[in-house]
Amino acid sequence: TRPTQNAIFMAERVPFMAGNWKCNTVLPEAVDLAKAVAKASEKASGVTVAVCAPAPFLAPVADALKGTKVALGGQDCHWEAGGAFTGAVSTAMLKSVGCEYVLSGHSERRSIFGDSDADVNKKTLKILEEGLKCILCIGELKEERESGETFNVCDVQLTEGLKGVSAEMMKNVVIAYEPVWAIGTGLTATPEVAQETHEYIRKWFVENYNQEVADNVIIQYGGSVNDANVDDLMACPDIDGALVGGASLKAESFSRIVNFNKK
Ligand SMILES: O=C(CO)COP(=O)(O)O
Repeated sequence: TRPTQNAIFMAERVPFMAGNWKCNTVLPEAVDLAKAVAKASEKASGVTVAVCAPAPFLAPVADALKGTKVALGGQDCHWEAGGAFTGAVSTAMLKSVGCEYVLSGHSERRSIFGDSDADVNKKTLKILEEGLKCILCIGELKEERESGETFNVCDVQLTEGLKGVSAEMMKNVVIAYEPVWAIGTGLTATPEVAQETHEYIRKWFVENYNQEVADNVIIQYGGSVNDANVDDLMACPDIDGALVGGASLKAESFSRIVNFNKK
């Protein structure tokens, strides 16, 4: 358990490991991977586990995860309830196949598919309105880090992404800090670098919400998390979990991540 400083609320943030499979796997691989993750999670205690599978495989993956402790997540959604939006996936669809979580604002959605902060905000609100939990992804580009803008970028993405999200609604929001320069590059932020931004984010919640929200919000780190670096990252006081891309596609690596060593 990871108690925080606040004696009144005695928040204990349960570590949260989520795999983001992105645009990978075909059906049999997805089902096999889900089963392997479920098996690996059986012995993991005090940790929440989820996998964000590709949309076409959510239903069969949900079947494979039935009765296990692994939750299901979608990778993206539309902000409209439904209708003539070819190719889009609604939050009602995600909920109906058993999703508990949905990612909003992943950097690949922002940079490749053009999701603006306003779009991310609409998706976040829709996810919460649907009764699902939102994993809001934020993080700076390499150039932004190099020019000292990391905190400013996080401030803008949090401010814009969470417009209209009340303190009460924050109970269903997870933040994933994913520095874009660390995603898929093998360049993990050092625990010190990641912790510094996580601490900034938690303070942002003290200032923009309140101490209780700040103490309770789960802040995941994402960007080249693997079996070799997870323990050191998780030893940081403000890192509450990981959003894992590449290493979540290998059952063995993700098992090790789910069963990280608590320092
Ligand atoms: O984008 C990520 C998770 O959402 C991180 O991806 P990698 O773990 O492959 O760097």
